[in-house]
Parts: sequence; C-alpha cells; structure tokens
Amino acid sequence: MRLHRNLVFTVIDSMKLIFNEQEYADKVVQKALKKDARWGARDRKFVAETIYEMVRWKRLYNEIAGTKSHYSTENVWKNFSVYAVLKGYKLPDWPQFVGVPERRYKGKFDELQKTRVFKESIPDWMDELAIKELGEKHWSKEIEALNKPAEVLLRTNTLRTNKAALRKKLSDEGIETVFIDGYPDALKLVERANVFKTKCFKDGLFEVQDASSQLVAAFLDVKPGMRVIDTCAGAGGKTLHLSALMENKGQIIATDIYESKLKKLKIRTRRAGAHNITTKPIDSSKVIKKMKATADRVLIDAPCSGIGVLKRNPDSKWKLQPEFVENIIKTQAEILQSYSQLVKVGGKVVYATCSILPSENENQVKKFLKENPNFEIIKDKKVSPFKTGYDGFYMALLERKS
Ligand SMILES: C[S@@+](CC[C@H](N)C(=O)[O-])C[C@H]1O[C@@H](n2cnc3c(N)ncnc32)[C@H](O)[C@@H]1O
Repeated sequence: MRLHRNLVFTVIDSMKLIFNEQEYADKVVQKALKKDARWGARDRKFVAETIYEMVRWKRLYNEIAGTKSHYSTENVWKNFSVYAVLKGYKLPDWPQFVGVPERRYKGKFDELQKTRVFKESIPDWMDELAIKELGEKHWSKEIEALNKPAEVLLRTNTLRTNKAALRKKLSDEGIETVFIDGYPDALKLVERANVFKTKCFKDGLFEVQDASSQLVAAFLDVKPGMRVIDTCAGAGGKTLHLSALMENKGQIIATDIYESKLKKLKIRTRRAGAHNITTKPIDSSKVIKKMKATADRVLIDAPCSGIGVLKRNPDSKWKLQPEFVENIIKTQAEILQSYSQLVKVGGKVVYATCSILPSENENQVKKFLKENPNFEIIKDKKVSPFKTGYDGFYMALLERKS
C-alpha cells in the first residue's frame, strides 16, 4: 500500500483543526473531502478513515510515539507515522519519515495491549466512571465495540417511498445497500459513499440515521392523528421518523432550546415532505407551561454524555469532561420531571439517551417513578454497541395513569 502526498497532508492539516482549533471531527472530515474534486472513492475513503482513526487512537499513538499532544506539526507527523506503521503502509522517503523506529513502534503497541486505557485509547476518568457504572467485564466489551468505525445507515422516508424501491434507486446511482433484520426501514451501505450528493437524498427519500436511533420513535407507539410533542427535537432526526410513522397525520410539535437546530429541522421537513410538524423554540418557561397535559405522546430524547455514540464521534473521548457528565445527569432529571407533565392522563412518554451509563438511563427512570407514582413503566430497552454493532442507546416507555 502506498501513501499519497496530498491525501496525507490533508489528514495532517485536519488533525490540527480538530485538536488545535477544537473543530468537530465530522465537520473537519466533510471539509477535507471537498478539498479536491478529482479524488476518487478510494482517496476519499483514505482521508475520512485516517482522520477518524487518528482521533480514535490518539492516546495510544501518543504513548507509542512519545508525543504528549497533537499540537505541533512535528507531533502530528509522528502520530501519523505510528498509524502508517501499524496499518502496514510502506513509508515513503519523505523527510517527515526519516528515522521512524518502525520495530520499536510495533513492540510498544504489543506491550500497551495489557493496559485498557492505552489499548482502547480512553481517558482515565472515563474508564473509571464506566467501570463503576457497568463493571469491568461489561465495559471492556462495550469500549472495544465503540472503537470500531461506524457503518453508514439510512432510514427510508416512508412518506415518499419504500425500502425496496429506495434500494433499487440507490443502486441505479451506484450505491449498494443491504436490509438489516429487526430494523424495518433501515438500509446499510455496503461501502462508505457520499450519499448526500445523490438524487435520492435531494428528493427526500431517506435520512442518514444509525440503526439504534431508528428504534426510538417506534418505541413511542404513535398513531396517525395523535398530538405528539418531541421536546428535545434538535435538528429533527427522530421528529421526521415520527412524522413518517404517523403517515403525515395529526400534529407534532418539535421543541428545543436552540432555535438554530429547529431551523435545520425545518429544511429537513420540507425535503422529507412532512407536513404535520411545527417547531417551537423553548425561550421561556411559559412555552412548556402552556402545553401541560395536552399531548397523547411525548418524546424526551434527552441531552446526554454521548458515550453510546463514540463510534461516530471519537473526538468526544477527548472533548467530554467528567464535570459535564455530572451536570448533564442533573439536567436530565429536571427535563424528565418537567417535560413528562406535557402528556395527558392515559398518554405515553419515551425517555431516551444515546448513553450506556445506568446513571443517565434506568437510574433516572427509577428515581422519576419513585417521585411520580402517577406514572408506570411499560417497558425499557438497553441497546448495547457490543451486542448490536450499532450505537449505544437507552429508551423507556412510561404511561401516565392519573
Ligand atoms: C440527543 S439531542 C436530540 C437529537 C434529536 N432528537 C435527533 O433525533 O436528531 C438532545 C437535544 O436536546 C436539546 N436540549 C438541551 N437542553 C434542553 C432543554 N432544557 N430543553 C429542551 N431541549 C434541550 C439539545 O439542544 C439537543 O438538540
């Protein structure tokens, strides 16, 4: 395997943006892929995968290369040389690779496999917290799965097409997909491709959405004609799914504290042909008060640590802080308490997170049920990255009895 100069330089520049300028890895990858229109599928694959791999394995590579951070260009090149050696690339005779100790890197890699924080490339605090919450055996399996690159999953927009027809149309555009058992609207890409460029995307025939995330809206047991409030709608991944499950009938009110996210949701709504969604920014406590006991169904897709989606966002390993997790647990409890009051008696609420930590999930629900005896739990589901190969999620379906 050969290394190509302009692709490698793009990776090096991208690493500096992620670690020096604190830009999000997914945004940096998108930007990097736009750099040269002549790049083919293999070039694009190399750029995207290498950036994600270097972010994912930062701590391991730092330890092998003896770099403490990515901040200097020299250190980024050292970490890249570790990546290239471990991946089996033949190092070209560029000045940046002079004196790379290939055998020492490989020896150090083997030695570090004995220590989980290096082997799995995670911060100490995250390892300690997850062991306390899940136990060492369970966490070891989950973090191993979370370090595998995410596959690209699509959700068929059943307002516009069906899964088989979409698969055929994508194939006509050169994109091969497969169905996956247990996920009624999902298509999995056989090979990574830029699906946003396709006519199918522009025509609103699908959304990119992980398989686990596709389980959440379905968990809420919505029916056409209902009044549904999606309280933490963000840019609307699950709102759009709710709209499709409701066959465009009834009413969905999508709220969030960030209006900018709801604006993105509006654009997606138009593309998807979803006509039953209205957006409402939460800019004062009145917004919530006014909607008390008015909904048949309420979705609380709560803000969370995102530890279940490290596959997709490996930079979270380095950006997330323990204080953030502590605070978000408090916010989740407040949100669950306040937004659950929007449901009518006899109505249902889903509380969901993309975390695998019990303190953000079942423990929140237990505490809520203790303090709110007028709610009962119908069912809950823990989606394990290790067992499914997809993102980690939690969802609980609650019913208001009185
Ligand atoms: C997990 S994300 C939602 C993802 C979204 N439902 C989707 O499927 O694409 C959580 C959302 O909660 C929003 N949020 C945070 N605090 C909130 C609050 N107090 N009330 C409502 N939304 C909040 C965040 O802005 C973020 O968009």
